[in-house]
Amino acid sequence: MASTEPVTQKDAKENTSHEETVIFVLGGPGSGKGTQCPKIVEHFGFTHLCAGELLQAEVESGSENGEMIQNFKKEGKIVPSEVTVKLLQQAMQQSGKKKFLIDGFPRNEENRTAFENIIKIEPDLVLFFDCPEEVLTKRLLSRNQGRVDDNIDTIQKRLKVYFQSTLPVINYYSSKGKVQKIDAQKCIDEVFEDVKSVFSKLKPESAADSLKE
Ligand SMILES: Nc1ncnc2c1ncn2[C@@H]1O[C@H](COP(=O)(O)OP(=O)(O)OP(=O)(O)O)[C@@H](O)[C@H]1O
Ligand SMILES: Nc1ccn([C@@H]2O[C@H](COP(=O)(O)O)[C@@H](O)[C@H]2O)c(=O)n1
Ligand SMILES: [Mg+2]
Repeated sequence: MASTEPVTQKDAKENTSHEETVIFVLGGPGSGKGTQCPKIVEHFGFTHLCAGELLQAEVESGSENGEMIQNFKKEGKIVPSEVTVKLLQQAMQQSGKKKFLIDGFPRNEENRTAFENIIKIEPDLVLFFDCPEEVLTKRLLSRNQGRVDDNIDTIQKRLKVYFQSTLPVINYYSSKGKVQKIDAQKCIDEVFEDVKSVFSKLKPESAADSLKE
């Protein structure tokens, strides 16, 4: 179950002045962000933007940043924020939508401040999929989707980056009362039940508006 008091859209909006709704989805590599986000989209709307996938699309498009991004990914390192935030900004603008589920971002303090400074939107909520390291490693080693970073060396590097750089960002948002922690060790359907309970506590018209988008 979600472990902190629910943050409603209304509560969050009282601290923000923008009309967009942003939910950051964080958790260790393999915690199930990419598995749960499409389910959230199906049930509650929102436009799903995955930072890792936007970066991968940049590699595949043959962009001038492609080689650098691919090298960072192989090493499990975080790509410079100006690149990632620009991709997110473009995707948000091109979508024409207003409610976003941003998966795998912000991964470090630099990501967080770049988003705040460039996009100037505070997240309404941070969904945090919490899962032990051993479970993450096991899942990634059997993901079998041909990713260059699903090998034991890169997994260990990504876990180190997660503990050193991403957890502090989650703690920052936690101190602002924005984090909803989900036990991501449970099976996929049970995790989604807990996710649903978080989303069902959001202001009802927000969820309905998202589905209409
Ligand atoms: N609750 C779960 N129980 C068991 N396996 C799961 C669960 N959630 C996801 N998986 C599996 O674990 C693997 C990793 O899941 P997923 O790709 O959703 O993680 P992720 O958080 O997006 O990881 P990354 O940060 O590397 O993109 C996939 O093979 C997925 O099917
Ligand atoms: N904010 C981000 C997100 C991702 N990356 C890079 O992509 C890799 C894969 O990301 P997943 O979300 O799919 O795990 C990640 O290890 C980073 O190399 C990034 O730099 N910044
Ligand atoms: Mg993913």
